[in-house]
Amino acid sequence: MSQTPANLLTTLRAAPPLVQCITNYVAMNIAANVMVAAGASPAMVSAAEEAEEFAGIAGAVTVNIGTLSPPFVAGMRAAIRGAQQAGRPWVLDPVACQATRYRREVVQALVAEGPTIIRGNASEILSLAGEVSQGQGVDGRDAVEMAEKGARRVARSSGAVVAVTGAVDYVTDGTRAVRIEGGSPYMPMNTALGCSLTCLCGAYAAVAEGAFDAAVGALAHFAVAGERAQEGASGPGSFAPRFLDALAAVTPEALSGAVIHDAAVHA
Ligand SMILES: Nc1ncnc2c1ncn2[C@@H]1O[C@H](COP(=O)(O)OP(=O)(O)OP(=O)(O)O)[C@@H](O)[C@H]1O
Ligand SMILES: Cc1ncsc1CCO
Ligand SMILES: [Mg+2]
Repeated sequence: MSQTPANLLTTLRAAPPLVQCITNYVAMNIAANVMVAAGASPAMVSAAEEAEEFAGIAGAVTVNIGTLSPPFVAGMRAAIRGAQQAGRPWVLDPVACQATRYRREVVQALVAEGPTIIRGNASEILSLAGEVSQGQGVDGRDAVEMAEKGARRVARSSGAVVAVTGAVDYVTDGTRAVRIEGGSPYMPMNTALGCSLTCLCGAYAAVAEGAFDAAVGALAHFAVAGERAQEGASGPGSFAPRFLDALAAVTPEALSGAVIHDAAVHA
């Protein structure tokens, strides 16, 4: 039985899950505010000395390679170990993984650990799938449709649910897929909203029975809030506070109105 975004948001708000977010320096504050507004309890805990222990008390772990360095990688590995031991979900954000050999190698090793959900822009997912990526640093430069086939392949080979975000988002576990409409063109003009969404995928995964429903729930929450925040915004700056307000104001009833279509799955 699938759990709708509305069901999951009700559960989330009733008991905000603790999510251990190992994210980049750019995203830390933005993502923490997004999480609290949406109804989760984030903790940006990444030191290798405590990350494994902390993961034992968290509902989910999220790891993001945006400002990668060896200490971050050690913290990620420790947190993933902790999540695996506790039987908790963990989410991977492969930021700019197409850009350098270091990122490609680290991300490959992390994918081999079996993430529950991988969330990235189309350029990152194309790179993970071994295809040509037009990504420019952390910015996606490919259309989501171009990455759909690669996303299904990555899902099947890794066992993760793969969420590709952009103008219309795509979520697949390799055998089924949906597209989610909504959001706002001001979202990619607000840096680290994708990173924040990865953290929110962790929050939904903490309360959901299945990873597919969790990813759809988090993306639907962003899609509905983004569309609402755009009303009255005159640019990316005025959009940002409206988006936080909208994340908090979105009700389960409003999430029932998210535009989610089943997508045909071929090879
Ligand atoms: N053109 C667009 N129209 C509507 N929504 C969009 C558009 N582009 C991105 N979004 C939304 O913005 C959110 C972040 O996705 P995006 O693909 O920009 O992440 P990202 O590239 O990883 O971001 P970052 O690295 O800055 O954190 C998602 O909810 C996505 O649906
Ligand atoms: C701008 C930037 N640089 C490294 S991570 C990050 C946040 C968006 O991914
Ligand atoms: Mg990103």
